[in-house]
Amino acid sequence: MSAPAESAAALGDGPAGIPQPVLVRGTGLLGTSIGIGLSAAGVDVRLHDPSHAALAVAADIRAGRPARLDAEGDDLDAAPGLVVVAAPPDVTADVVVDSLRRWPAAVVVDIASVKEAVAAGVRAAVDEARLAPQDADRYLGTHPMAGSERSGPVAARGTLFTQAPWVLCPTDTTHPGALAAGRALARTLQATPYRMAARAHDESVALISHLPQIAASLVASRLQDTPDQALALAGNGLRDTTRIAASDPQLWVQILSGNAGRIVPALHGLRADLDRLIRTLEDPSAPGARLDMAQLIAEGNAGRARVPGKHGAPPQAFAVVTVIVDDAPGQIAALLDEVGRTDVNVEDLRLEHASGHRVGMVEISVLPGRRDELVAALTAAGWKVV
Ligand SMILES: NC(=O)c1ccc[n+]([C@@H]2O[C@H](COP(=O)([O-])OP(=O)(O)OC[C@H]3O[C@@H](n4cnc5c(N)ncnc54)[C@H](O)[C@@H]3O)[C@@H](O)[C@H]2O)c1
Ligand SMILES: O=C(O)C(=O)C[C@]1(C(=O)O)C=C[C@@H](O)C=C1
Repeated sequence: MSAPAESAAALGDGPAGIPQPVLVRGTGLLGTSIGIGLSAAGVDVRLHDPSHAALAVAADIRAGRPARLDAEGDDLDAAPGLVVVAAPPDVTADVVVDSLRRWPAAVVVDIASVKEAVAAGVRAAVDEARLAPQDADRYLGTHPMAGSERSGPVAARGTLFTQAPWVLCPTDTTHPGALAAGRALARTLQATPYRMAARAHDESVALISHLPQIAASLVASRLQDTPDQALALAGNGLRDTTRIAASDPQLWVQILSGNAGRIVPALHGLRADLDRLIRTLEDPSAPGARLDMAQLIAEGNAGRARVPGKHGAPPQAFAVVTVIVDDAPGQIAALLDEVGRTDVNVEDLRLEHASGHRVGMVEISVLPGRRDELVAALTAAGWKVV
C-alpha cells in the first residue's frame, strides 16, 4: 500500500501563547484530558458538556471549572479566547459554527478524528449565510493522534498527548492567529504539531487509524464464538491485536461513516491479501504455497518496521527487562521506585499475570544500551529478573 501523496511537515516553534480563557466544549475522554493538561500548565480552563455527569467528573478531576452559562448559553464570565470543541464528530461542525457565532473574537479549534467532513460543515454554514466568511477564518481543524479505547472523563489523563503527533489543518484563509493558537495548544500539551491539508489527513488516518480499528474489531468479533478453553490460553498476541476492539461503537460509527470514501480503497487492498492467503492455505502443500505464506508475513514485517517510534522518530527496538513480582499490593510501585533510583528511562511497561499463579511479570522496555545497568541494579536490590 502506498503512503498518501502529501506528506506532513513538522511546524517550527511559534512564539504565540494560548488565548485565554479556554472553553472546552465536550468533557469526555479527549476534552477532559486537554483540560487537565492545560490546567496543570497554568491555563485558565472553563468546561461545558450537555451531560451534567461528564461535566461534574471533569471538574472534579481538575480539568477546569464549569462555565457559567445564561439561558441563551452565553458565558457569564469572560468570553473565551480559545474554544476547543471536543464533542462527537457528528455534532462537531454545528458546535464549531455555534462557537464562532457566539464568541466573535475567539479562535475555535476542533479535535474530531475526521477533518474534511467538519470543514465541509463549516463551509456549508457560510454558504447558507449562517456564518460570515471572516468568522469561518477563526476556525482551525485539528486532530491529536492520541486516545484510548475507553471513553468519558474517567479515562482522561493530562499526559495523553505527550510526544504524540497533533495534526493542524489550516486552509488558505485560516487566520494566522488561529494557526498560532492551535500550535500553542499542541505544544503546551507536549504534542508535536504537524501541518497537513484536511484531505491528506483523512487519507492518512484511513490507513494508520481507521483500518487498524476495523481489523481489530473483525479479529475480536471472531472471539464471540470461541470456546472458553481456547480463550483461557490467550497470550499477548491476542491482547496486542485486539485492544482497540474495545472502542466505543457510537464514536466509531461516526468516524467510519465520516471517512468512508478513504477507507473503502484500503479495505479492498486488505481483502485482496486475505483472498490470496485463503487460496494459499486451501492447498498449503501446493508448489509455491510456502513461499507465498513467507512473502505475506515478510510484507507484514516490512510494514511494521516502518511504524515510527515516539515523536515521529525512526522505529526503535527497545530491550525488555522482565521482572517477576508477587501478586500483592505495593509490589509494582516498589519496583518502579527502584527503577526510578537507577536513572534509566522507562520507554514502555507491560504487566502480565500468569493465570493460576500468585505472581505477575513486569516487562520494562528500555534503550538497549541501558539494559545491563538496569538488570544489575534490580538484581542487586533483590528483584527476580528473568
Ligand atoms: N477517543 C479517541 O481516541 C480520540 C482521539 C482523538 C480524537 N478524538 C475525537 O475527540 C472527540 C471526542 O471523543 P472522546 O473520545 O472524548 O468521546 P467521549 O464520548 O469520551 O466524549 C464526548 C463528549 O462530548 C459530549 N457531547 C455530546 N454532544 C455534545 C455537544 N453538542 N456539545 C458539546 N459536547 C457534547 C458528550 O456528552 C461527551 O461527554 C471526537 O470528535 C473524536 O473523534 C477521539
Ligand atoms: O490508542 C488508541 O487507543 C487509539 O485508538 C487512538 C487513535 C489512533 O488510532 O491512534 C484512535 C482514534 C483517534 O482519532 C486518534 C487516535
